[in-house]
Amino acid sequence: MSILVLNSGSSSLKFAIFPEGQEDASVEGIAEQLNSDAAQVVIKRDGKKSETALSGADHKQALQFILEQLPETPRAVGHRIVHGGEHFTEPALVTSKVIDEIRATVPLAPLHNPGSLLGIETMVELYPELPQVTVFDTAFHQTLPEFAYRYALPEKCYRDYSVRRYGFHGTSHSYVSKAAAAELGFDLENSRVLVAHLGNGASTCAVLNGKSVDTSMGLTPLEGLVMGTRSGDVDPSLHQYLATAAGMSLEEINNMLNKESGLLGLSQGASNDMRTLRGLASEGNQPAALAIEIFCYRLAKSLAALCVATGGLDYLIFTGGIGENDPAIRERVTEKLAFLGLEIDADANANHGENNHGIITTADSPATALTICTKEEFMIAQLTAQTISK
Ligand SMILES: Nc1ncnc2c1ncn2[C@@H]1O[C@H](COP(=O)(O)OP(=O)(O)O)[C@@H](O)[C@H]1O
Ligand SMILES: CC(=O)OP(=O)(O)O
Ligand SMILES: [Mg+2]
Repeated sequence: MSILVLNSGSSSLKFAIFPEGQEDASVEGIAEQLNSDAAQVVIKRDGKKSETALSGADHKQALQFILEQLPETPRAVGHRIVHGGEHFTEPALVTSKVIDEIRATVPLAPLHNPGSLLGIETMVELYPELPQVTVFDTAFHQTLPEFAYRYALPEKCYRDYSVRRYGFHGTSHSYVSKAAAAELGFDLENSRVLVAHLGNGASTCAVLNGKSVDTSMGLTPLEGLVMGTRSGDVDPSLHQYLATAAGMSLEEINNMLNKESGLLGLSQGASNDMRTLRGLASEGNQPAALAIEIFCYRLAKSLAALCVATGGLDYLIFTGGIGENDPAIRERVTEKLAFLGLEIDADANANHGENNHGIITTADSPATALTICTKEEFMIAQLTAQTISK
């Protein structure tokens, strides 16, 4: 029997089905541009892609369509939930109380959690008898010490409004640090590891002796690194300044920081995709080249800062679409961090390009950098199976 994993966004729904005990999905895909004329479902099965137009479809219609395509009704459903607040430190079996708790975190993650709630509620409505489990991006970071998770704000912000740093991509940071230890045979419980998860959203994490002790994202997934369309860190006075100088509303500024900034904004709207930017930069496009330079500089700065949390570096792991597939980004960042004892092996790095993984530093390098393919969906399937059998 299989496990269905859902990752619901506001207008998209990623899914993957994992047959029992298998690390690779047998069927996976995405329903995108939901609630618009362009809504469609793309399904990948046996390496073959098929696209079906579902004009005007909402989450419910998309889910119904997806479930009809599956070879069997799954044994359970695992939902990726981006924000679990302080309440969730581990996966939870879905109950009405759990749904209420997730609803309470919507103000903290207005871009992510409403879509997840919609996914859960739709599945509960369509398949009330199926056990469902929520797996939280924030859970792995609940081990951050207070001095790392508190902002320097008056106490009431934390006490009354839960304003603190939470951190995200925890399922990925946790998985790749364990996978690296298993692959290279080192003792995770006694190591200083940094992870750079570089996908559309991107974050770094300091994993000390197996536990997350600091991370670049904060109250929301906007803090930290330069991302595909997100700005990452900016001066907190920016809102006030732009409201006055440009007459922008809070909503407009928030939208700009989340959807029009990052690589997309810096490249003057050219692309949020590193592959496209690399192509443009190689043709001499200056904004694309600058976007890549700022991405790498800010990433290296974040990783160096996290060494304060770990007290030094044993292993640096690159993961996510960019981390796994872009040797040039890895090389630039690793070179900027040479003072931490990272000595890049240019050939090994180049050969660990497309969807491969392995060590990218020399045999003599005091610290080791490597790539590991993240398996967030598989982890969610595994955690779902464990939770329902408890
Ligand atoms: N071959 C590649 N070279 C450089 N960047 C890549 C490559 N393949 C994918 N990417 C980058 O990875 C990003 C998607 O990463 P992924 O981890 O799949 O995203 P998500 O956060 O949506 O799960 C793309 O936007 C693109 O920038
Ligand atoms: C938390 C987050 O940024 O998620 P994603 O990378 O899926 O956008
Ligand atoms: Mg991903």
